[in-house]
Amino acid sequence: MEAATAATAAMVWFRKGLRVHDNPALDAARRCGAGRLYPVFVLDPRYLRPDPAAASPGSARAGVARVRFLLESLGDLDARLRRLGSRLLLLRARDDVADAVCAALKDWNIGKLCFESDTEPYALARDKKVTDFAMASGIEVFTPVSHTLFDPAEIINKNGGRPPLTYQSFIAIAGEPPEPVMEEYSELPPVGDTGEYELLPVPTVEELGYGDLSQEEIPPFRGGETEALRRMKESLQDKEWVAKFEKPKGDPSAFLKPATTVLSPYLKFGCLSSRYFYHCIQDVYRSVRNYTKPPVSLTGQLLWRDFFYTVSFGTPNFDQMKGNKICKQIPWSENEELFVAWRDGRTGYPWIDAIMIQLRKWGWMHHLARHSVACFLTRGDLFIHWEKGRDVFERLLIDSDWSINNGNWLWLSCSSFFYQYHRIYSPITFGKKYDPNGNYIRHFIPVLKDMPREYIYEPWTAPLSIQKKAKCIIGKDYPKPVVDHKTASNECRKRMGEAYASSRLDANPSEGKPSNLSRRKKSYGDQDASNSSVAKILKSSRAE
Ligand SMILES: Cc1cc2nc3c(=O)[nH]c(=O)nc-3n(C[C@H](O)[C@H](O)[C@H](O)COP(=O)(O)OP(=O)(O)OC[C@H]3O[C@@H](n4cnc5c(N)ncnc54)[C@H](O)[C@@H]3O)c2cc1C
Repeated sequence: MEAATAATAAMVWFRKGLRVHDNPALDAARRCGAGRLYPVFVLDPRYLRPDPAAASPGSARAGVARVRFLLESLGDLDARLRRLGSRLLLLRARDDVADAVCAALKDWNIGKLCFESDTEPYALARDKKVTDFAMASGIEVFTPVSHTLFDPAEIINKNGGRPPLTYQSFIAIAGEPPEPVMEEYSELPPVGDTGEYELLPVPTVEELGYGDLSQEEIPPFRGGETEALRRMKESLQDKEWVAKFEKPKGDPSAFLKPATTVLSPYLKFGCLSSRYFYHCIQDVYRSVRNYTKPPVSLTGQLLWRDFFYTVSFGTPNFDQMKGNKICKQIPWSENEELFVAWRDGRTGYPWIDAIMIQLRKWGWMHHLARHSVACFLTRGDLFIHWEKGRDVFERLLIDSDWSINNGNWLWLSCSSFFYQYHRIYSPITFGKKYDPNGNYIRHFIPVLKDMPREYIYEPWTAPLSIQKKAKCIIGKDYPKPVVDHKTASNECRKRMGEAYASSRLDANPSEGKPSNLSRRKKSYGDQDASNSSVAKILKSSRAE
């Protein structure tokens, strides 16, 4: 192996941040004067090792749709690096990613290591191991914050050492995010000698050994920075749409042309920089007269993302009920049969089932669709622990994101942030308002495709003659409802009321008690339901 001196070799370690634009870690490695640059990604068995026992193809932690998206993103990153005279060095970790990185640092005699900082617990432990090794070996380490608009640690510091627990207090502290690093350049330092290392071509999902995938639908979202930038430009081209963007007003049943940007998978893997996205939206705002404002605007959505990153970073045990100071302690039920019916899209409520099937097939659903199924599983109908639903989302979403997913499950289950547990999405009337013909249901549940419009949301009410004509007998071809919504939702309200009454938890001592929050009609702190439009939606879709 060619001996590289410490001064001449740098490594940029990709994990998220799978992009070339606005990539401060790559930028620093490029500029540090090293004659050789090693751009590395390590395939992590924790996420990729096949699990034949899983409910659907993929690993225990990632469904096949997300794995495919990751591999496409790696292929695109490699292509973009090659255009700059470099390439992606793809390594496989036997077990521990940190060990693989440390070995490469040593074997390639790296003098400077650059990687984007990460705030998830798993990543923090992994990165500490690598950083400790690098420091002990005299390797300079640079870990810029570039996955989020702001530095969560800095916001927490500015807030006196605690994370701000309402959106309003968060944006009051946050200010304006830093500019993206968008300098154009035409080449990167060449890759150094990699010696005996086995460098992999980007594998396909089939090559990772997930079994027969011939029946799996390929989701309509292709991974990678190139697609991320194309998709962002396409979304922002319609300036009026951007200026009027008002979440949660969109149609959750729109699937051919979704009502929102579907940039979440690209932001999750860092194929798109949230700072670049934010600044491109600002450019649109500068070119129009009026535009919506946070929390409902498009920039408002990115701020929600940062809000959850900050709270999760500063809250011990954020991803569980036990030991989590901001989480209401609720005695959730255990019922594996009901849980599996929900997970597998077999609750007998077509609106709920179609969403769960979209999740399994596409790995993405509209925000209000996520609201519907999360509410149904927890405080709306089944009274099952939010952590069980969180696990299913965490595995199957392409945009699966530790901070955002846990934050939203805490929210939707009325365990934290939002406390109006009496407001329950109806699994019948909520979807019907947007899509009275049930086109969304017909697409994702083909067995219901010939059910007449008047029964599509409640097929169990169709006379047998109609069921026969539609070739769908309820209880045989499609399940009967697993619970009666009216009875179940009333029971849930009662149990939530009891749990709240017996809870001695003060969810947020510094910023007002939950009871005050629930009384407030309109507040930036209320992610969705405070907004007058969604308050109306929820009011009219309450269980009758
Ligand atoms: C139970 C539940 C679980 C969720 N889990 C995830 C998850 O694992 N990963 C994830 O990215 N989003 C999650 N969300 C938030 C939200 O539903 C998605 O970010 C959004 O639907 C993605 O679609 P989009 O890119 O078209 O969003 P847009 O409306 O176009 O918004 C642009 C970006 O803003 C961010 N954003 C939007 N809404 C939220 C929000 N409520 N909280 C935080 N950031 C937001 C996302 O990065 C999104 O891509 C969850 C929501 C619920 C109710």
